[in-house]
Amino acid sequence: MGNKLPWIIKYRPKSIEEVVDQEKAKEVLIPWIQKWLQGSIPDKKAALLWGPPGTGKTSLVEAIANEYNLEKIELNASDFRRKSDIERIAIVAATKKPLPPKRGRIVLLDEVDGLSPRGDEGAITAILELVKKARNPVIMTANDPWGQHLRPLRDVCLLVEFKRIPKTKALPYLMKICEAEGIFCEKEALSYIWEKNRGDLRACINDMQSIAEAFGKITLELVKTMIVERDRELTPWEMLQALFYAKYAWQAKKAITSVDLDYDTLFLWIAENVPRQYGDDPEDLWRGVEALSRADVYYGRIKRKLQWNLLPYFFEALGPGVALAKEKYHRRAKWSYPEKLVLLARTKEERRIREELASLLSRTEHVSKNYVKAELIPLLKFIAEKNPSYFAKLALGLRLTDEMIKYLSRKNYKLIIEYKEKLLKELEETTKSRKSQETRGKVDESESKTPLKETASGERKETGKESKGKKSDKSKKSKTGGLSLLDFIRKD
Ligand SMILES: Nc1ncnc2c1ncn2[C@@H]1O[C@H](COP(=O)(O)OP(=O)(O)OP(=O)(O)O)[C@@H](O)[C@H]1O
Repeated sequence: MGNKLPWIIKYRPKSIEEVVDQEKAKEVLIPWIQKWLQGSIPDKKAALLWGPPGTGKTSLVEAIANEYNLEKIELNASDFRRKSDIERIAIVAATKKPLPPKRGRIVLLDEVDGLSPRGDEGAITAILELVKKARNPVIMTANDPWGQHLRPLRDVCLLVEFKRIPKTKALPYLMKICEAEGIFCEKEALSYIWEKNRGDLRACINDMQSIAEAFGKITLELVKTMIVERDRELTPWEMLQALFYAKYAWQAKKAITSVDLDYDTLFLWIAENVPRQYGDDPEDLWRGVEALSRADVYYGRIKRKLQWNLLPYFFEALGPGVALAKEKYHRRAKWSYPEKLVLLARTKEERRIREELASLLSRTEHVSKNYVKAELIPLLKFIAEKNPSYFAKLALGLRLTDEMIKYLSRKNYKLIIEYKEKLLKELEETTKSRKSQETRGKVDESESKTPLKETASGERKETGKESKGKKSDKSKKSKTGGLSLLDFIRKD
């Protein structure tokens, strides 16, 4: 499953209609494009699509290019640093006609808000020049276009606002993806995903795919375990985006300090995705992993020796160290949840049962929980595998729940439950017959007080008598007849 296409690519809208919501944006942008296609040049030769991430800005441009059969020429934020690249695009935008069957061209400058107020003035001038010369529509995108340094760009652009995708529109769309993938999905789970991602469809789809790939289904319980609270500025996906595409150290540092993750989890997220992002270039990957290992060393020291004064070095290595490890532009990779978090969530239920088992047996056997985990649980597993009928007796005596039996027995589970049911029936019958004897006045009163103990262990009748003298101690012991579990097994 790991090599499958990211769903954000697989389900990228192919037509304008498939772009969910954003009706107002479409109403402004489409007539503007049509004007270009009819051969006239609109007053504003460029459009700036702005709004929150993952809401369809780039997707709409791609859908328009598809639908109107236009060649898309794209420049990413990381290319803006090179003025020569902008100039190269400018020439194409201004003059050349595309090869048939393409009808025309569209120039896309993605994420212009990645331009820095310090150092990228040259790039802004080059973009302005590009717009001036353009004979084709120029479209820019940005999350936040309101920086003072972007004012010259705003002035030459038609501003088109994109809004967060409302729940009513997002949920049916996300559900359709689950159906297409044949994944069981609870509606409340999607609702939770949407709320946590605040209407960012890219993040919603990424969350969905990661959970579906790890667990084969999307339930509210899983989603609550996997998606951390995100009260701060960035989701983990947004943090990865900001980190891997940071051009300056301050951007990288801002990315990792604006996400609501504890340091361990933050490290896991980045460590999981560095090989994915830089994997296509051994040198970038090597530098990225070097930075990670430095961060790990600092963090290890911080934790072991409480040297919190090393925290800035940890942040330096994990943020700028990782971000500036790249020397070339890398396309957005298929990022993923940290494997360790997936594993912990997958084994959460098992860990809970193991804990409950440890509490129960440590109480009844008067041993520590650690002893139960290290010695008794493996022993019980062994018995469950080798001697299911005997294990059924033990389970009954120890009052193990069915889920504990399942945890301990695995493939013999059904058989053991059958034995247990049979034993319980016998127990019931014995109790009944004893009661009827009692009413006939033939049974000793003291014997009738401990029916379960005698019958649970079946043939060991003397145990009832044995424990008669130590009543209070007896009540604390398990139903293995007042013996510890190990004694009981040894005796047998
Ligand atoms: N309105 C939408 N309709 C359908 N799919 C969407 C929409 N918005 C986002 N998506 C999904 O999220 C993915 C990313 O969307 P897109 O690149 O268009 O977002 P964006 O607004 O350009 O984000 P950014 O500002 O981060 O570049 C798409 O491939 C698509 O799967």
